[in-house]
Amino acid sequence: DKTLYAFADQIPGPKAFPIIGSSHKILKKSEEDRFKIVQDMLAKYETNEMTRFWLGPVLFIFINEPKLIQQVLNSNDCLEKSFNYKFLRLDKGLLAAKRETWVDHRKFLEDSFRLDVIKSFISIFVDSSNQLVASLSQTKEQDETKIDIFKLVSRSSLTMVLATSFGINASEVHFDDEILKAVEELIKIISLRCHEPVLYFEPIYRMTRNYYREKKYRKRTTYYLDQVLKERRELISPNNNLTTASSVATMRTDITKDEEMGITVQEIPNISLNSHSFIDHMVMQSGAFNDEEIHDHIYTFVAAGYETVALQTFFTLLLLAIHTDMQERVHCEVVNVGDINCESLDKLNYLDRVIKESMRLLPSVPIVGRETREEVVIGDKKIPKGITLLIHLFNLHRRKDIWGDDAHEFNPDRFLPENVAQRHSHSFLPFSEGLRDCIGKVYAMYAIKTMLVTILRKFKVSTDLKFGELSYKADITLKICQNTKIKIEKR
Ligand code: HEM
Repeated sequence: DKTLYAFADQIPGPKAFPIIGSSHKILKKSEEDRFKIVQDMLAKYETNEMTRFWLGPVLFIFINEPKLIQQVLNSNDCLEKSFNYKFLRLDKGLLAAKRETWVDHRKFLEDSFRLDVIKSFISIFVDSSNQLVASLSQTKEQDETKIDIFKLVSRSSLTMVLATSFGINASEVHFDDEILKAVEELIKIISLRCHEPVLYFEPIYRMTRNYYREKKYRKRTTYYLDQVLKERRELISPNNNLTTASSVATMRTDITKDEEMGITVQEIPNISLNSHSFIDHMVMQSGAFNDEEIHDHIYTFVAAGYETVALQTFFTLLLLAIHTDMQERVHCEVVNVGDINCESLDKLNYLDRVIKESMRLLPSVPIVGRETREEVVIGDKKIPKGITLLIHLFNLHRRKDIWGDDAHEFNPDRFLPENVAQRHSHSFLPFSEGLRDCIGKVYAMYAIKTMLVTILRKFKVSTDLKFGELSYKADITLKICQNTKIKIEKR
């Protein structure tokens, strides 16, 4: 990284727009080191509006300044996703879709995330969180220090996304740990590809071992979803003359355990035709989506929704395990919440601030990428067509000039309304912003709150880890490098 900085300092040109080069050396570094190099580099130029960064032969421009980020996220010419979203192989899904497809589909899919729809999901969130607490309760005393709470939270959040996608109850979703592992591995492989410019070229990538591993893990994850999707599609197809829930009930289909795929799906349960599930919404919009599009959208919801929610819930628990005084304050608030529903969750103001502060310091999506469709003017700079623009949320959320000298400390009161009013609206962007922001943001907040309330009412969490000692790497999502098993005690 010395080479990197020396190079950066020698480049002539306006100071507001430095060029940073990355040599082959940086690509050889560990993922943790690479993330730190980029983070330090951006922090060094944090008062610069933009930073150009070469990764191998590819030029990226980091947009650092909130007012310029706002311009990018609101520009019609920056609605296209950057080239690396293609690596997800979900081209028709909302996250990666080309602008032309995206415009209509986003309009249709907004309906699936309306507040009344999400309200109907809360019972699924509660059931799934209760399952999680039941697993925690079974933990034996001697295991107390060894809880991999992330794994349990991941199971719960995957259950939520699957149940709400397919219109089934949380208790009817069954999957093996193999599925979680497969998704985790897939994310690692795709992230690794993003960091290795030579692998941007598909023919070269196909010669690598990771390509075959990717295929294997993809097959594993799609097997389960494909089965359920096919059955559901047939069941609620407009050509299928089903009109009542009872006639649907006669069409239950059983899928038995498949050892090889590591999946246990006991059955595909009933649905009613006015179910709010994502798949029902799409199939019922007669003609709006073809099979491939439905497939990619559902997979995208699972991919975009499950790990982000799990990570953010886990990060919040970890921060509360480190800051036990704040955990007590959360406990006092949640212990009397009564039945969990949107109204009772909306009253948890302190928990809301704690989650937002966790999203600031540890945003589960650390970097957002866009591509310019035409030449655009951002600030006073012309940016040509076809350039990848990056917004480094992790860094934006820790800028001292925005968040103060204590930017690296956990302080939920930054999100008191009077403090929020002091900052630029685009200083805090865990769900991105503008037309192409996260469609699942309301869903995510209720899912996270439900899990946290259910856990923290019954358990106390603690750890010996110190916040300042944590180091990070950016897969597509943010990861902590340390072993983060935390201690959990019944209250
Ligand atoms: C804490 C949880 C979550 C976080 C932090 C998060 C964050 C984000 C961010 C930053 C984006 C913009 C990505 C970009 O522009 O590259 C995004 C997009 C998206 N998210 Fe989320 N997300 C979360 C949960 C969810 C959930 C639960 C779902 C669905 C069930 C979801 C579905 C999507 C979809 C479909 C998009 C693409 C939207 C579009 O391009 O129109 N997300 N999310």
